[in-house]
Amino acid sequence: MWCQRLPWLLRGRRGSTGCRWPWLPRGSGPVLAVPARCHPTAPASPCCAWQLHRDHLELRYGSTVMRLDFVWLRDHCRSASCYNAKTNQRSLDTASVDLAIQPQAVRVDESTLFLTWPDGHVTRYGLQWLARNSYEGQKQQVMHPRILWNAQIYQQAQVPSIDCRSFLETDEGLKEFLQNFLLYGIAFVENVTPTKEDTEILAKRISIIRETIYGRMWYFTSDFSRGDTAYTKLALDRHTDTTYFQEPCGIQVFHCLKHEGTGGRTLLVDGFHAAERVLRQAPEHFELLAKVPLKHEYVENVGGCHNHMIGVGPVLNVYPWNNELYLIRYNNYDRAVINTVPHDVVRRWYHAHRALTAELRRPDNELWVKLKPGKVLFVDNWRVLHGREAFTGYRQLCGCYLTQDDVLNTARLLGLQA
Ligand SMILES: C[N+](C)(C)CCCC[C@H](N)C(=O)O
Ligand SMILES: O=C(O)CCC(=O)C(=O)O
Ligand SMILES: [Fe+2]
Repeated sequence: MWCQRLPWLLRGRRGSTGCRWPWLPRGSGPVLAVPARCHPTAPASPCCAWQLHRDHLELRYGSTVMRLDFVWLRDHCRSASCYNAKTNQRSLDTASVDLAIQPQAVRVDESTLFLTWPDGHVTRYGLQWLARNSYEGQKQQVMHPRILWNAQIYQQAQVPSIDCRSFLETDEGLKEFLQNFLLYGIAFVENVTPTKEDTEILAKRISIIRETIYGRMWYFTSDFSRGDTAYTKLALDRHTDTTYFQEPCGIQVFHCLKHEGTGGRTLLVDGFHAAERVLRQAPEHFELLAKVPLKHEYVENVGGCHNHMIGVGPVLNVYPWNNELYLIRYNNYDRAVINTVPHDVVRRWYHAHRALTAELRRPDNELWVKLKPGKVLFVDNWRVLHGREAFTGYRQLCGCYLTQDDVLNTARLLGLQA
């Protein structure tokens, strides 16, 4: 029955606390304080204590109480025979671990947990490693530190554009650019030669270019050479691109090479800021937008271009363990027929979509910029919506899409949390 298989769709009452996951046992409640018969470690580390349960070890370290499953503890063993420290890959065959395994002996000193398994194998874990890597530790952290913004917050932060040479030639310039990009979801490079070739060199500095049906590096103007409103002079309301891909493009690069005419300003809106406000005001709306799967579609039959793309996913995508947003898919032009949920859910979804749209359209959330030759804009297409004002005259933009994985890879290699 519908309501039993999808309990989350029925729990959208006001006052509910946002997304909870149906497979977690109900009333699992807060973790109890470690009882008196626990094993305190040496007096040197009064902040650590542990207790064995039937299938897991409960370990208190500082203020974190971790519940570590025995199979998990065996599986993550970092000994030389279980884990290759050169390749950072597991060598242990997880399928060979007895799912009923229990340690034969457990010992904890001030920095390390020691487990001896029935076959005599010894596993050691640094307590700090466990505190960082356990579920309880992860739940307290965000994956991606961000500053959510409206126009005023962004403008007051006075985030600088990075000079092209510093971006291309120094790690500091690149790192500063990426830090801004990670925090705000947009970043600018200035003093770029206004050509497609120079724009491509910038893109390649941070990522692999994602080739799509629009090509690798694209040029576009209002010539309707492709069957999409982007290729006209019309205004485009805020949206994210390529919602009709199973994995929407991660980053969009825009460089305006020429504009002789009026209008054509670019609109930028922080989608996560808007979604966060919906979560605070009406968590049931947020939950629906995060759970109802939708299709987006691109059907093109213009000139020699024939394409039919379909992407499926909810408007809001969150990490299930901490409810943190990582992707918004919002494009009212490209949204396909809704046929993935029954009528009563459709009605509630339209209410939720309206609430999000109202936030996205608040004038104080709108950042308007005029793109000029020489100034390249990078937009996190998983977070920040873009749009444009109608324009007159000849206007030519070039740019490309990048993959999220590769940009984050570059950021991590520079020591940034991404
Ligand atoms: C950027 N470029 C002009 C190449 C493509 C535009 C794609 C437009 C499409 N409606 C979408 O939102 O995905
Ligand atoms: O013309 C513009 O400024 C942007 C058009 C657009 O939304 C796009 O190319 O993705
Ligand atoms: Fe777009």
